[in-house]
Amino acid sequence: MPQKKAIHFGAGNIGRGFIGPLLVQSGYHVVFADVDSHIIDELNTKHAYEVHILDNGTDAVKEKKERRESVGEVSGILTTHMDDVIKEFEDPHVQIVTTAVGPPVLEKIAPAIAKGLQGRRSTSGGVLNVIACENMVNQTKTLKDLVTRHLESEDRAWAEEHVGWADCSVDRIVPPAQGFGESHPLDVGVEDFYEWVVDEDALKQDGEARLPLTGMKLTKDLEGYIHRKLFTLNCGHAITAYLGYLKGYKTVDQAIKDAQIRDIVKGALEESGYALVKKHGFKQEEHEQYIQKTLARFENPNLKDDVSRVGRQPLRKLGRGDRLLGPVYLAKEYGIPVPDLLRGVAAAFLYDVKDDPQSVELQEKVKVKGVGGAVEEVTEFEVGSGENETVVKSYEELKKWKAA
Ligand SMILES: NC(=O)C1=CN([C@@H]2O[C@H](COP(=O)(O)OP(=O)(O)OC[C@H]3O[C@@H](n4cnc5c(N)ncnc54)[C@H](O)[C@@H]3O)[C@@H](O)[C@H]2O)C=CC1
Ligand SMILES: O=P(O)(O)OC[C@H]1O[C@](O)(CO)[C@@H](O)[C@@H]1O
Repeated sequence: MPQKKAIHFGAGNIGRGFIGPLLVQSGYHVVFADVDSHIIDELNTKHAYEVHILDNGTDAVKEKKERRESVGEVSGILTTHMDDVIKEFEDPHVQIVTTAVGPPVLEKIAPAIAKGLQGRRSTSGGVLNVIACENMVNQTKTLKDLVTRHLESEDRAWAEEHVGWADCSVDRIVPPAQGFGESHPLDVGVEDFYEWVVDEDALKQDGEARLPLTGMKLTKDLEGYIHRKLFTLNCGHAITAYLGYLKGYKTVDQAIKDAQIRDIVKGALEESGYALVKKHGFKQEEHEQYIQKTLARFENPNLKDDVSRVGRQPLRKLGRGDRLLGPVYLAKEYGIPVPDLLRGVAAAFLYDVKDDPQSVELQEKVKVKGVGGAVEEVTEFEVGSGENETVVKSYEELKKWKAA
C-alpha cells in the first residue's frame, strides 16, 4: 500500500524536534513546508536527521546525558512555491496537515492552505485533519478563520464536510539547535518529556485518516489540558526568564537555581495551581507533582535554553488569556491571592531587550504613561486597583535587582 503522507508547515524546532518525528513514527512520510530554502534543500538532499534527547539524567536516561532517535521519510517544499504546495494537497495520500510556525505567521500560511484545499476539492481528495501546534489558545480555530477568508462559498462548503480543524495543547521544550556541527543542520536537541493533546470532537475520523497518532492523546476536555500547560509550564517559564534576565542569567537552568527566583516561580505556580484545581477539578496532590516535574524540566542544563527565547514577545505573553494574566484572572474568580504571579507580571514590565520589538514597545509605554498607566493599559487593572498597586510595588522592588 502506498505510504500515507503529512504536510507540516514550519521545519523549525518543534516541527523537526517534536511533531515531525511523531508523524514519522506513526508511518507517515512528512513533507515539511517552510520559507527557509537552506533547510528545505537539506531535507531534500538527506531525507533524514537525528533528534538528540538531552535529558538531565534524572528521568529516562540515567547514565548517559543524551540518546538519539533517527528520523527518516522526510522531504521539503518551499511555501513560496505555490504549485508545489497545491500538488501536495492534491495528493490523496496526504491525510493530515500540521503547523508550528509561530502565532503571527498563521495568517501568512493561510493563503497557501486555502489554495491547497481548493486544489484538493477539484481533484476530489478525501478527508483531511488540520492541527496547528502553536502556543496559543484556539490556534487551529484561528487558522481555520484565516483560511476560510480565502475560500469561495463552494470551497467553504466542501471544507466543512471534508476538513477537521482540531485545537491542541503542545508541550515539549525544544530550544534552537546548538552544537551538532555544520554538517548536521537538520539535527535538533529536545527534552525527553512531551505531551500532545488534541480536541477529539473536532477531528474528522475517516478510514485511513483516523487519529490518534503515536504519542498523541485525544481528549474531550482540551481546555483543562491547555490551561494546565499554559498556566504552569509556560507561566513558570516566562517568570523564570524575566526574573533571570533581571539578575543577568543567560539560561533558564541558571535562573531557576537562584533561590530568590525559584521561590517566586514556585509561589506563582502554587497560586495558579489553586485556581486550576478549582476550575478543572484536578487532584491537588497530582497537580503538586505536575508543578514539581515542571520545575525539574526548567533545571535541565543540557537544553541551554536562553532566557531571551523563553521571554520573547512580552506583550503577547501579557495577553489577557495568556500565561501571565490568564492565571491571575482565573485566580481572581475564586478570590485566591496572587502576589507571586503579580511579581511575575511586574518582571515582564522590566524586560528591556532592544532586539525584541515587543519589549521596546512595552518600555515605550512605561516611559510615556508611567508604570501604573502602562500596567493599566496592558493588564486592564485600573490605576488604584489592588492588582495595579501590587504590580507597581513589585516593579519598584524588582528594579533594584537589575541595578544590583
Ligand atoms: N520550541 C518549543 O519548545 C515550542 C514551541 N511551540 C510553538 O511552536 C511554534 C514554533 O516554534 P519553534 O519551532 O520554536 O519556532 P522556530 O522559529 O524554530 O520554527 C518556525 C519555523 O517556521 C518557519 N516559517 C516562518 N515563516 C514561515 C512561512 N511564512 N511559511 C512557512 N514556514 C515559515 C521558519 O522558517 C521556521 O523554520 C510556536 O508557535 C511556538 O510557540 C510550542 C511548544 C514548544
Ligand atoms: O514559544 P513561546 O510562546 O514564545 O514561548 C516559549 C515557550 O514555549 C516553549 O518553547 C514550549 O512550550 C516553552 O519552552 C516556553 O515556555
